[in-house]
Amino acid sequence: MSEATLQETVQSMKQVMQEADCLCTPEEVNAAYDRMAAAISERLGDTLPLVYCVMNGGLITTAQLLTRLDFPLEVDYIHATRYRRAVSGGELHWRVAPEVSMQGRTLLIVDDILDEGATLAAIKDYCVQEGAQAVYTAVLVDKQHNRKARPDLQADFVGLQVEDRYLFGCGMDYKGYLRNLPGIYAPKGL
Ligand SMILES: O=P(O)(O)OC[C@H]1O[C@H](OP(=O)(O)OP(=O)(O)O)[C@H](O)[C@@H]1O
Ligand SMILES: Nc1nc2[nH]cnc2c(=O)[nH]1
Repeated sequence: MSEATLQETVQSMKQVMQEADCLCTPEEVNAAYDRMAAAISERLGDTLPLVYCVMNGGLITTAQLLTRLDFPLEVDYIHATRYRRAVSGGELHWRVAPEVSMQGRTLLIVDDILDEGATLAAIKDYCVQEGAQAVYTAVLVDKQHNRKARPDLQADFVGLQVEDRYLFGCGMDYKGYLRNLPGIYAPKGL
């Protein structure tokens, strides 16, 4: 990337941040992590779960939850993407499939968002097929609309219900950037 393009990107991302609507403050998000971690601990505390972070978006939610869980567990990651830097989803593309054996294990799949749900559905199906004993899912955000790929598939642990806009922050990107922001935002007009 040339210096000029880099500076243009910095400026345009700063503008997106400035103009964005804040849908959930960092405090609201932290309270959601606390609630999710308490529910996960109660349900999975004695199961020695294998926690899968769905990269890249699941990185922050996974880390925030992990530091709130004080029971034995194992961590690994899956890298599957349907959006790549776009704002609408396509085919699921596996970049890194799981390596630790799932046979007979209780899994917790952690992602940032359940939007149309195709990503989580495909990952869950894969894990069941690979012999997992039980597959739980946790998402920070469940987006509210009626376009769910499988309306019956709901996440077991949900942090926040958020309106139907394109979101960024808390692991969710805007054109590859801004995943790092601690609140949840929607760009102006999207
Ligand atoms: O419910 P869905 O409509 O399937 O969308 C949810 C998925 O979309 C995002 O991933 P993305 O494919 O953008 O990759 P990323 O994790 O690298 O951002 C997000 O992290 C979820 O994994
Ligand atoms: N960044 C981001 N990624 C998504 N993947 C599915 N929905 C969304 C969304 O609203 N924002």
